[in-house]
Amino acid sequence: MQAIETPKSLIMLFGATGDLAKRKLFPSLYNLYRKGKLSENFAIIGTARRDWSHEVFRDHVKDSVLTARKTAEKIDEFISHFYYQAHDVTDSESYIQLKKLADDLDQQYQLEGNRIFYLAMAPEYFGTISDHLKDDGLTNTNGFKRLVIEKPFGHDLESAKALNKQIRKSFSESEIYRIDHYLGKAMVQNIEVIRFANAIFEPLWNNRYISNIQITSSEMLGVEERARYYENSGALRDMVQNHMLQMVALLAMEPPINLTTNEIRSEKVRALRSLRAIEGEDVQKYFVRGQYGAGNIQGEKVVGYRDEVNVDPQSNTETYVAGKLMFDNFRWAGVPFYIRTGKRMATKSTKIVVQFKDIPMNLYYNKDQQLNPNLLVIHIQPEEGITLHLNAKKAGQNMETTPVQLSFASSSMEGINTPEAYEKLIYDCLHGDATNFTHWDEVALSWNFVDKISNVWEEKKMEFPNYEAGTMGPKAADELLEKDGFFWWPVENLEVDVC
Ligand SMILES: NC(=O)C1=CN([C@@H]2O[C@H](COP(=O)(O)OP(=O)(O)OC[C@H]3O[C@@H](n4cnc5c(N)ncnc54)[C@H](OP(=O)(O)O)[C@@H]3O)[C@@H](O)[C@H]2O)C=CC1
Ligand SMILES: O=C1O[C@H](COP(=O)(O)O)[C@@H](O)[C@H](O)[C@H]1O
Repeated sequence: MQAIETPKSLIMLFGATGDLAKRKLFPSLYNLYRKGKLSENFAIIGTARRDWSHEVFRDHVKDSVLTARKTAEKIDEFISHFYYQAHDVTDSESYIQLKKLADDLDQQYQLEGNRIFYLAMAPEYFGTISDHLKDDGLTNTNGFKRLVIEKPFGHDLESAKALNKQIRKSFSESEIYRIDHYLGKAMVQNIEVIRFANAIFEPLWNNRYISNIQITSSEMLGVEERARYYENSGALRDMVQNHMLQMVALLAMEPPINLTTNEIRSEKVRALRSLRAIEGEDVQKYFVRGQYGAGNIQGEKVVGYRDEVNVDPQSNTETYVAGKLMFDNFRWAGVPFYIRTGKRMATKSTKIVVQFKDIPMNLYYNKDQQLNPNLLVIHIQPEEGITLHLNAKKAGQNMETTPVQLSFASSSMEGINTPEAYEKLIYDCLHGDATNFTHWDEVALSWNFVDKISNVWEEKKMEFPNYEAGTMGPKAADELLEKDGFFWWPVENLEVDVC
């Protein structure tokens, strides 16, 4: 199949000296360049307040790429496309200089006025930048204009609405690319394919055959240097409102009538609309929050959350959330979707476990030998693949059963690392494909769901810390499933073999 040519484009990166740009965006852009997935006609303007020259910026970009990959062919050619403009986003004057540089590069590289504005900055600036881009004429071009906006998109539904209203003054919904980097992960993108391209799964994908679905996204890292942001966010806003609910929506949605952006998004929206609201008294029944205390991570002692730099010693911020989600629709009535995510947990892992119902009567069942339920495990990270857990006959004369696993590890199969999520998302944006970005309706529905929980939590303080660093979270999260006769499938024991 012939590769589709990537359009010419100017990428204007706000927050170019920041952590996200250095760790993720420059290496991803370089990978696209190395693979020939960027047009030769591209230029990048980095902006931030510090007073750098083009050369200092280019060295910074080179350093970031070499940190990510050790060797980098054509790196000097790559960085020659980078330009820097010192710029305070709150200062109107500096947009005029930025426009001049953009117009010059447009001419020099024949970019046909195509512009991507990537806001890799603190969210309080998103609205101001968007206003200036229009008011100071940067969006006034003959080509396409696209706004890529990082998370968090608001702090709650009200602030998200206000932000959306503000950016919609300068960009239409189809020009806004709200990043959820989980949607760029290879195995998250694979959920739709696993479901809709396999005759063996879709007929079973409902409450007749599935008993529960579990999604775990555990991290070993603590809050690192992001306490100022995290103290006001917590795990519910940081992970559940976006990444976790996006995975839930992809698992729960109906098959779209085709694979266009609008159809996929509208099925996700329909799924989120049928998610049962958890509010008032129910929050305690359906949701568990936690905060890590001191503990051990891979043999190293780590401090508790309240002792981290820039964290309030009495902080009530949750670093862990587990929840039981129910869909009030025909397909999923009665099937719990359990989610859990947290920092300073025992392992770094994102996995989805689909547990199938036991068969009504099985010939091999006897008192001494309980069959394992069939599981479909989708390994999102660090390993990527799928495993189907089945029962088979043990070798020998007796009709004894043994669990067997059919595994597919995508990284070992393809023999290369799958592209970084940001690489895919930038590529999609260059091509005008917004499928793996979140539509405003999804954002609004997710905040609406999450706000009801945070409102209750904000009123009622918790006895924190309630889980030790290096564990899988508070005991109450296990009890959440035990009440329903289930347990969390241990993520460490569900590994897929990666060669
Ligand atoms: N880092 C990460 O892993 C992730 C980050 N994000 C999101 O990405 C965004 C950026 O995060 P991150 O890179 O970590 O943040 P950083 O604090 O590392 O970077 C912020 C950037 O903004 C610039 N800046 C700050 N104030 C101004 C100003 N008034 N005018 C112009 N530039 C300014 C800073 O440069 P200077 O000081 O030179 O002005 C710097 O380049 C945030 O929305 C965050 O939530 C999302 C997922 C992961
Ligand atoms: O968006 C975020 O995600 C990261 C986890 O991302 P992953 O790709 O490493 O799973 C999380 O650490 C961070 O707090 C959150 O803002």
